[in-house]
Amino acid sequence: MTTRINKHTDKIPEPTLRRLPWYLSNAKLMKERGEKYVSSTQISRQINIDASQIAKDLSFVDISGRTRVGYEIDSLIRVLEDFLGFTNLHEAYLFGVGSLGGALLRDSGLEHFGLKIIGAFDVKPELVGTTINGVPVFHSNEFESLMKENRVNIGVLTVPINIAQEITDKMIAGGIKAVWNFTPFRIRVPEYIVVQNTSLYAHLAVMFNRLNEKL
Ligand SMILES: NC(=O)c1ccc[n+]([C@@H]2O[C@H](COP(=O)([O-])OP(=O)(O)OC[C@H]3O[C@@H](n4cnc5c(N)ncnc54)[C@H](O)[C@@H]3O)[C@@H](O)[C@H]2O)c1
Repeated sequence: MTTRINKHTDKIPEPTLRRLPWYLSNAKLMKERGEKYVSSTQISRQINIDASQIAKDLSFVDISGRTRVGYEIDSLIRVLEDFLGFTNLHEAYLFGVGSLGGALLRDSGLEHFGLKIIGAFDVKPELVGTTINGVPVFHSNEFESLMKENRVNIGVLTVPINIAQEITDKMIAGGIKAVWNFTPFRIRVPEYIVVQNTSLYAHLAVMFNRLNEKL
């Protein structure tokens, strides 16, 4: 029996969106182990999320599951990658090539998840003109003219907190439509701009708290 699952791409909840990449990684792992099919119950065992939640999350993407057998792994991987936008590379510029910005430029994992940083900006003379992991570093002043040559939608913000807003405004004035903000500053942006705040330290705080509960 084939169960047709509907997709409601316009109202997908954020927690679901955050879980989908886990299902993708898990499906890839199962594929490497030689599996052809994977069920929500199997994924559930691996990543400790309720099977019914997984099935519900997967109902947002256009994939058919077969009763008892589950989802065909190759289709699941393809559909999830497509849905999450990991198959088309989104180009980005990065501002602030310090310890975090430099690490992001060196992280080849971002490209696997659909983000390609094509240029970085800093003000330090020792950085400007260099290339990190194939990404050229320009002076911040060159941003406007580079955007005219090669327009991108995404800006990665890894500058010191005291200039987070100033650089955000500069990015938006230049035509950036989405800011991946790593600074702890709550940047203010017009309504049509997408902002994603990301903090490694917030996750660390959760881990410490949970660890303390167990000790
Ligand atoms: N979200 C996280 O988990 C996380 C983790 C580490 C750091 N951070 C934040 O990321 C930011 C960077 O941290 P870091 O440790 O890499 O700092 P850093 O001082 O090593 O790097 C900042 C870089 O920004 C550059 N810069 C200064 N003015 C600039 C301008 N006008 N245009 C472009 N670049 C400019 C500096 O020259 C420097 O290279 C900080 O706001 C920090 O709080 C967040």
